[in-house]
Amino acid sequence: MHVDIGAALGTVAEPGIDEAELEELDERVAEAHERIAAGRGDDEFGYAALNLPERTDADAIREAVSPVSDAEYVLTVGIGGSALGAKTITAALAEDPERHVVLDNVDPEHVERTLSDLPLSETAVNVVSKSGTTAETLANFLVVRDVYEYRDVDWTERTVVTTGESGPLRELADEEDLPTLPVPDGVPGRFSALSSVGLVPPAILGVDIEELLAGGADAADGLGPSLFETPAYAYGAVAYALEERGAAVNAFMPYAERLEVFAEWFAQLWAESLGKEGRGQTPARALGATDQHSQLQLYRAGPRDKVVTVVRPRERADVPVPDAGHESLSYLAGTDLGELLDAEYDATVASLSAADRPAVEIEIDSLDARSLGELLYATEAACVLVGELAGVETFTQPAVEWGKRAARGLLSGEDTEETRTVDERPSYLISDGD
Ligand SMILES: O=P(O)(O)OC[C@H]1O[C@H](O)[C@H](O)[C@@H](O)[C@@H]1O
Repeated sequence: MHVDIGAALGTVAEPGIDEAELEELDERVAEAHERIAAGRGDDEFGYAALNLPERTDADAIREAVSPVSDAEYVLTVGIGGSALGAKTITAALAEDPERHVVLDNVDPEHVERTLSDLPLSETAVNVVSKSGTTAETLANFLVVRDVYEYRDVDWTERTVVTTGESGPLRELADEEDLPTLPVPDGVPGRFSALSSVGLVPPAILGVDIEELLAGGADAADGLGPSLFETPAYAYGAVAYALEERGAAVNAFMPYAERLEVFAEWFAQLWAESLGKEGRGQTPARALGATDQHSQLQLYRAGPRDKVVTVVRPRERADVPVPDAGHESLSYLAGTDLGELLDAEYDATVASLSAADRPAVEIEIDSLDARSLGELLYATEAACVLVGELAGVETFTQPAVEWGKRAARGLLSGEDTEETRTVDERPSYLISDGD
């Protein structure tokens, strides 16, 4: 992986940074790296995630999915960190990503439509919840089971569960003697893509999960005490320094359709890990070149509160643009779509830079399992570094849990601090008279 921070340096106006600042920051990076290494050494909560490439047992995953390895579709029932890692990997690497269907939301119309389109007898069900208590996941799982039963298809033969050692999902799995995989100890959901939490659908859909883990291991081996030698830390340190200087938004913009979902995964990682104590960068999801024609105006000329992260593979497929013999299209003659996309990418970085707006470039060699494993791991390491530098608790998400408790309390009719707050929430309703 390669990180080019040139377009974030030397920008005159805020939130730009300069090299001298980075030199100073490098000492703090060295200290943070020591803390991260110690946390990894002791398998401490959260830091343990950075040991997954060597800890994850790919054989155990392959064995657990063997009864459903010929499934045409995989239906993942999970939400947040229990869905986004797998979705990111299959979107990027599965030959036919449409074969991975994700039920995370509980929008009834969406659930109904999704299930009515699926050939259930050819579908493996992958239920994932670290806590085993998430209402959306449990509700969707109960609906899925019911639909299988209604259509007279045995769901117990097609279901794999990944969950912790206790909780309602574990109980449901035990009752039916379903194959289960463990959630690794000490790993928050949003950091668990490179474990059974993220690897079951890719394994069923033919992705080389061993290579993904090898890519993660490459990035782990590359972590060192200086940001000038560690791309993951260079990214984290620059993102942190820019946030300090007012970049409250991180617009994450891959130039590859297959990485569009990666931006969703990044959004959870960055928001839940770093959005604390009045700090954090709001992740904005964008896709190059599509969003050049929709959001770039704001990034270049709106408030000076952003850093744009662009990501691309160095190698792309070859799709030549045919020469139509038109004078006005001569600039396209002899090019191919990848060249055009790369030109768009370069133009975006240059355009931001020319307007003194910081951008950071991340490049991977090609969009294959090894590079994606490296990118996932390096982004996590960058996030952990930012958390260290900012002094926040990277691995918790108390604000999200408040909402989870409130929703559960509302459904059960309990009188709790959270449900009372919901009842007393401010309202100033304007209706159209009906
Ligand atoms: O895996 P689960 O326990 O079902 O949790 C799913 C998700 O729930 C919450 O929203 C947490 O904030 C997320 O970090 C987590 O990924």
